[in-house]
Amino acid sequence: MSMIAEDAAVRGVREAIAGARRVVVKAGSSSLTTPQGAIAADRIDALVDVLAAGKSAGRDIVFVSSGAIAAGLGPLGLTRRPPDLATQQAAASVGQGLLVARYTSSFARHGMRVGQVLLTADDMMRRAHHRNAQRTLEQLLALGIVPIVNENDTVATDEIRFGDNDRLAALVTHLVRADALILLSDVDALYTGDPRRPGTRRITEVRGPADLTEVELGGSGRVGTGGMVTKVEAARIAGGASVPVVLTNAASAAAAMAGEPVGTYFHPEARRPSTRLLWLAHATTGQGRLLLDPGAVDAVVRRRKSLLPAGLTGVEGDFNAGDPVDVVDGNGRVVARGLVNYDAGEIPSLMGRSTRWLARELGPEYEREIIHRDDLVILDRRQGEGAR
Ligand SMILES: Nc1ncnc2c1ncn2[C@@H]1O[C@H](COP(=O)(O)OP(=O)(O)O)[C@@H](O)[C@H]1O
Ligand SMILES: N[C@@H](CCC(=O)OP(=O)(O)O)C(=O)O
Repeated sequence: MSMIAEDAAVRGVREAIAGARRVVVKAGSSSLTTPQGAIAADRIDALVDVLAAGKSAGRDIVFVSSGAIAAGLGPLGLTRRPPDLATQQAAASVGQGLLVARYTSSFARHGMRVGQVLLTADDMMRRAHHRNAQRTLEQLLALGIVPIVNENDTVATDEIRFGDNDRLAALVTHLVRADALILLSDVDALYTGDPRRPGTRRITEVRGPADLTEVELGGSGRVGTGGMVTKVEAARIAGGASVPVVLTNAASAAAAMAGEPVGTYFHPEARRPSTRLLWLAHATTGQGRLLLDPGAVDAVVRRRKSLLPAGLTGVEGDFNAGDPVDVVDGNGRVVARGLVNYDAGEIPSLMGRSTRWLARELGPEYEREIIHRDDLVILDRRQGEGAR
């Protein structure tokens, strides 16, 4: 790609962000709290001014705010993030109230109201909860409220929690069908390595995974979690829904929203899958695994067919009909995920059989696919894609 074409491409992404009607903005703990474990009131006010200006300009703003744990440290007499989950949750419980109180008064300066939305990974995964959250957020936006989203830290257990809010922000982007995602951190951009080390270079755009092969994605700063790994993953999730992403620091929030050349821009993918398939790919975890022979992998991944019992070689896990399950090739690679039509216990007696045989021997209700192609999302296209 020539330099001119390259510039035009990144300009296109910046313009898409500047023109986005619905924007999810996520700020990390480090941008919102002080080293003493208190709310950074002046920085919050400055950020709220930017968000309020966006809203006054007619944009829908959803704000994903971290910082509950960090803001609760000072009031609990703690000097650093506690290692144990129970104390983190206690700190979050104290800090979340303080944060939302601050947002309430800060947005009130602009005559705007906020609404608190606390979500767990489980809420994202269960389709009914997911739809409920979607409805609530839509209603808040319709009422002119700025939703302030965070993980529901006090009930999230280690196994199921997001931990960092980057992925949550990307899933909220899907949930509200936002047009842009802005990730605000304590670094002004993605670098070739942790910028706390000398010699790293700033990256202005990421067009795809190839641009990240040389990049060292390090861990988090003082109070954040996840570091750059989770931000790049969030950009991938949002980009997969055709949403452009910019990563920069909170001080550059206004410039980022205006599409100015700050931070790192992530190019989105051209096509946007349905919200349901995005949910299946990114918000769920497989409740079990279906193992496929090579012909079935080819049929599902390359030819986009339904998964039939004839192509199954094994089943693992304890799931019910309707659950999300991972579809696995002969090398153990998860190539797809789908909503399965049978309970785990039923599948061994169906494996390797044709649907016609099953209908004749077991009844017409067994003529259905293991997973219908409309309920399947491809996760790893390398398998069986050949010339595509
Ligand atoms: N390649 C990289 N580019 C930029 N920052 C990086 C990189 N690798 C690690 N980091 C670190 O990631 C930190 C931001 O992550 P984190 O602390 O989780 O932020 P937040 O609280 O904003 O979510 C930065 O302070 C930086 O030191
Ligand atoms: N839900 C947590 C977020 C934890 C966290 O550190 O997230 P982040 O600063 O975005 O990396 C909180 O509010 O403290």
